[in-house]
Amino acid sequence: MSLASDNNNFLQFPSPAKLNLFLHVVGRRSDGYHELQTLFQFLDYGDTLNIRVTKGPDITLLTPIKGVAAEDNLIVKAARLLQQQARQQGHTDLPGAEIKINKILPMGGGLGGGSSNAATVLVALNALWQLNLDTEKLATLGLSLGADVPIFVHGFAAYAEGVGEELTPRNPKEYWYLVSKPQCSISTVSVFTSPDLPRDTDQRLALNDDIDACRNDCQTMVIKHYPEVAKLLSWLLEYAPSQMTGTGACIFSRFDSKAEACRIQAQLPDGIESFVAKGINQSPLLPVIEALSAC
Ligand SMILES: C[C@](O)(CO)[C@H](O)COP(=O)(O)OP(=O)(O)OC[C@H]1O[C@@H](n2ccc(N)nc2=O)[C@H](O)[C@@H]1O
Ligand SMILES: Nc1ncnc2c1ncn2[C@@H]1O[C@H](COP(=O)(O)OP(=O)(O)OP(=O)(O)O)[C@@H](O)[C@H]1O
Repeated sequence: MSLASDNNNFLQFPSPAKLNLFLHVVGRRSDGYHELQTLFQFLDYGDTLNIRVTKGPDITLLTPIKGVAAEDNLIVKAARLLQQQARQQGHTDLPGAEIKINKILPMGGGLGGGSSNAATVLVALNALWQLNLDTEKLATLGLSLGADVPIFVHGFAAYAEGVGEELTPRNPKEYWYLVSKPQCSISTVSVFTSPDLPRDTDQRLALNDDIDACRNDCQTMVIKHYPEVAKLLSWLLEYAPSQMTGTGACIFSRFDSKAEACRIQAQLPDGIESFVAKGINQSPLLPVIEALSAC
């Protein structure tokens, strides 16, 4: 595969979405974080980051994201964290980076957009700055930015335990999905702090081979508090198996063909944001990094 670049020496890196094909909450740690069992798969749909290495050490995000201050942006935080790590390892005269993002993933949708952006920055700058940190180290760094970062760093579909960082590769079937966003945004913290969230799912449930017997433990509680999610989910269930991803609000509906997914998309109620994408077991970021390393 060849590397895509524009005329100004920015290289292009994909930052895909993830789905939680199931999500079980099996416990709560003393620090408040929840122990999960989840099956992650990527989508062939996501944001694109354009990155150019600069001589000085500054990290500049040239395309701010509305509502997110630069210092809070996971893109900038990931780049600075990597610089800090490199300095600790004795690298001096570190270069910097200019970064542009083409953001198409809805924020706060359960698709892991911010975590994916952070992972793409860690993996891409590790290669561009020739730091040679291994994947495990990048995933550990990423975990301090968000529980979903490690899966994007590793780049393979996986069954996850812990807070989502203990990964075992899996190959779930690569269906087509219609992903629809109810007209509301749900904060991950509000779901995980809700007294209504079940936190004691039997750990054995995730270990059988029947994905369809699994579920999203956040869904019942979200439906109760967000009528927009309840309404859209019941509409979608008339057409296809459908479930929430992450802590919502997005719902994914499963189809055997792109044509069928597009046919239902065309009938969605007015005002519902949506896209059709294929579930994929390898992140599109991996071949780009391989091509870069081969240069
Ligand atoms: C729901 C999932 O998307 C499933 O993949 C993730 O667990 C959430 O991952 P994330 O968005 O990267 O979440 P983080 O930014 O790490 O955490 C946001 C907040 O969610 C809560 N949180 C998150 C993950 C987890 N296993 N238990 C939690 O209780 C914590 O209150 C935390 O402060
Ligand atoms: N680069 C970024 N892209 C998106 N959100 C970001 C970014 N940097 C910081 N954020 C913050 O993170 C919040 C969550 O964004 P994100 O799109 O990752 O949510 P999500 O899809 O629900 O994630 P998850 O499934 O991991 O819970 C946003 O509301 C925003 O305030």
